[in-house]
Formats: sequence, structure tokens, C-alpha cells
Amino acid sequence: MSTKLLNYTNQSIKGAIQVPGDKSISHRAVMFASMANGTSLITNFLAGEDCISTINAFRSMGVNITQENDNVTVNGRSIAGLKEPLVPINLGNSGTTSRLLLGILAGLPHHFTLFGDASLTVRPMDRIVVPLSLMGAQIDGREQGKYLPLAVRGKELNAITYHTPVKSAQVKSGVLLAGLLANGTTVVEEDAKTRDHTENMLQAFGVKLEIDKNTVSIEGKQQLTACDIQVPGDISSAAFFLVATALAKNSKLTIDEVGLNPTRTGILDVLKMMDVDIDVVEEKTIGGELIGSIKVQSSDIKATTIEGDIIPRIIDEIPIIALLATQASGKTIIKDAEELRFKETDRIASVVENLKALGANIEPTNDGMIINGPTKLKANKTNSYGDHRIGMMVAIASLIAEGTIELSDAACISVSYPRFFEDLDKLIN
Ligand SMILES: O=C(O)C1=C[C@@H](OP(=O)(O)O)[C@@H](O)[C@H](O)C1
Ligand SMILES: C=C(OP(=O)(O)O)C(=O)O
Repeated sequence: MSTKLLNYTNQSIKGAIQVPGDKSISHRAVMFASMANGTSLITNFLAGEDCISTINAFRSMGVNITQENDNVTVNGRSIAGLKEPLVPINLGNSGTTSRLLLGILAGLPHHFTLFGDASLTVRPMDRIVVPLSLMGAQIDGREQGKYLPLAVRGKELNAITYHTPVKSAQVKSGVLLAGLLANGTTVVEEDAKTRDHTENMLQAFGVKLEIDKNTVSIEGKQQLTACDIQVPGDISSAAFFLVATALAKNSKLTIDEVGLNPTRTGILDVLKMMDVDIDVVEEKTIGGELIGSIKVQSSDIKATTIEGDIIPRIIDEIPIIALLATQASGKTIIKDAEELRFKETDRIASVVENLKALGANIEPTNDGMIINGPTKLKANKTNSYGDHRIGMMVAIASLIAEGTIELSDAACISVSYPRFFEDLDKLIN
């Protein structure tokens, strides 16, 4: 296991940066291009481990995909042309690959076996297996298909109307993709709007959808037509440097070409609520995705309460928001975020354990955490437990913690941000 020593104490962040491509959009680009007729070019693809798992899954179904750094060319085979893989599909660490792919495989006339790493194997799959079974899917695994490994025997599927009990873009997307292969019109309703990259990109590939507030309808048996995709920078990766700059002394940073899809920009709302000095410029829309730049500088931070419908819009940013809250004046309360318990780690437990080890005043609750600040942080032993976002949060904590932090399992950061430390080192002076 890789241990990294982190000593960035009192460094400033300065300059301009473009973060790597968006993870959610990169996954979908490979999936939809593989299912399309024709050749699609994906630029600024995130070559992180999770998205490579998606590429490998479609290669095993006979799709010719060439990847050179962040350029990916996909020779789509059409949905009907996807072949039965001869080997089990390894989903690695990727929840997104698992839930979306299950939606596609459930309706193909083949047999599939799927497995993942130790973390993915204990993440819930019943949230997608249950609605797919209602559509006629045959999926089996431990505890009625609650967990990987799973066996899928593809079937003719029928449309459903499904109200998602969890606020999850992965569930919404998996059901919509099954709906694309099914007979009839599938409708997915959600209580709060989750990220809508599936809806945006399916339309770019020529699929017709109806969207009415938090309800999406898709008619089955539509074909996808190849489409070039330019992936915007990942705001979830940018979030680490936004918070780093707000926390570090004499710091000023511009992040260019970053995705500003409103279903993803909850972090910008939270930064404003906490008095962080940021300025956002919206520049263009490509493939239904808004792109622009964000400027941020060192700030005096104020505590806040974060709850309700904003949670799905910041779900992956909560670990780094928790670090910011340790330096805010007052009590920050994060609630309605029980979904954090089902990520690469139980992120309520792993955030609290690591920030406590660094001296923060933070307590877990059932559905979030309470943080009292500001507290001076001090180096200690920390552990990502294989969770990329926990690893990056600890690395950013090192800018304000006194001494050298020891981070166990730092290598997992390459799941979503392989060049994270190179970028951090470039910005420090
Ligand atoms: O659809 C997606 O690309 C994602 C949805 C979210 O998961 P949930 O749908 O489980 O909330 C998010 O945490 C994950 O990083 C990516
Ligand atoms: C939760 C995440 O990803 P996934 O669910 O795809 O593993 C994440 O990237 O923080």
C-alpha cells in the first residue's frame, strides 16, 4: 500500500489551471459512443482508473476503442451489435460504471458476469437491480442481487414508471438506459434533481427524451448516432483547488474550461454561503453542458448549514467542504447526506476519522456531520481507505496543518485525478 508524506504547510496557491475531464461525462461518452452507429471522437477524456474500467467493459463486448491520453476514438457497434463477452467484466472501483452498465446489459440478448474491487463489492446494487427486475431483467447475486459479483441474463424488457427512492443519478441513468432498450415508454421521477449528463448526452447522440422538472421519459428502441464529445473539466476535481485556495494564505487561482452544469454547481453555492471570494464566468454550452471559468482567492470563512435539495448537487464535494468548515468561524451542520455512507468508503465515517486525527472539532451524525471551527490542524497519520476523494481532502489539509501528514493509500487518487499531485505542485509557491 502506497504511503505518501505530505508537507505543504503554509504554502500559497497561485496561477491558472485546467482540471482533467469530467468523470461522469467521460463514462457516458464511452458508453453512448459504443452503442451508437458510427465513429465518435472524445476529447479531454478523463483517463482515470474508473473511466478505463468503462472502456474495458465495452472492449470486452467487441467495441474497437483507441485511447491516446485524453483522446479516445470509439467505433460504435450499435446496441444490437454489442457482443457477449467471453470473460467476466471487471468494474474496478467504479459505482457509475456498475449502475449504468447494468441498465444496458439487462436488455441485451447475452449473458454477463460482473465483479469489482473490495470497495465496490460492498456497495449496494439493489438500488438498480430492483427497478431493472420490475422491467423483466434477470440479475442474480448474493442477497438477491444486492451486491457484486452479479450474473446478468439479458431479457426483453418492458417500460416502467419508476419513482426513485434514493436521490441518485446512477439509478436514474441505469433505468433510462434500460428504458432505451425496452418496449414502451419508461418514466423516471425523482424527488430532487440529480446530475443530468445522461439526458444531455443521449440527446446529443440523437435520442428523443421528454424532460419535465424532475421527471424524464424515454421511448424504447431508439438508435444512437455517433457524436463527437468534448468533455469539460470536472468541477468535482476543481473543488479541491477551490477550497485549497480559499484556505491558503495570499492565494489566487483561476480554473478554466470547467463544467458548470447547474446540477453540479452546488459547491459554488456553498462557497458563497461560506463567504469565499469567488467569481464565475459562464462562457459556452457544448453538447448541452455549460462551460466557463472560476476565480477564487484566500478568504475569511463563515460556517453554514447545508441540507435538502442541494445535497445531490454537492454529493462528491462534501469531504472537501468538511475540511473548509474546520476553518470557518462557527458551527457548520451538514444533514440529509446519508448517501455518503454508500460511496467508496462510508464518507461520514472516513471524513470524521481523518479530520479528527488532524485535530478538527467534528462529530458524525446519522445523515451528515457537525463541525465547529476554526481549529488549528496538526499533522498525524491518516488513511484514505482506498477512497480517492478522502485522499485528496487530506492532501489539501496539509496546506494548513502544521507538520508532515502521513497518508496511507494515496495511490487511489488516480481513480479520478491521476495528475493531482503534479497539478498541486505546479500551483504552489
Ligand atoms: O451519475 C454519476 O456519474 C455519478 C453520480 C453520483 O452517484 P449516485 O448516483 O450514487 O449519487 C456521484 O456520487 C458519482 O460520483 C457519479
Ligand atoms: C462516488 C464516486 O464515484 P462512483 O460512485 O462512480 O464510484 C465519486 O467519484 O466520488
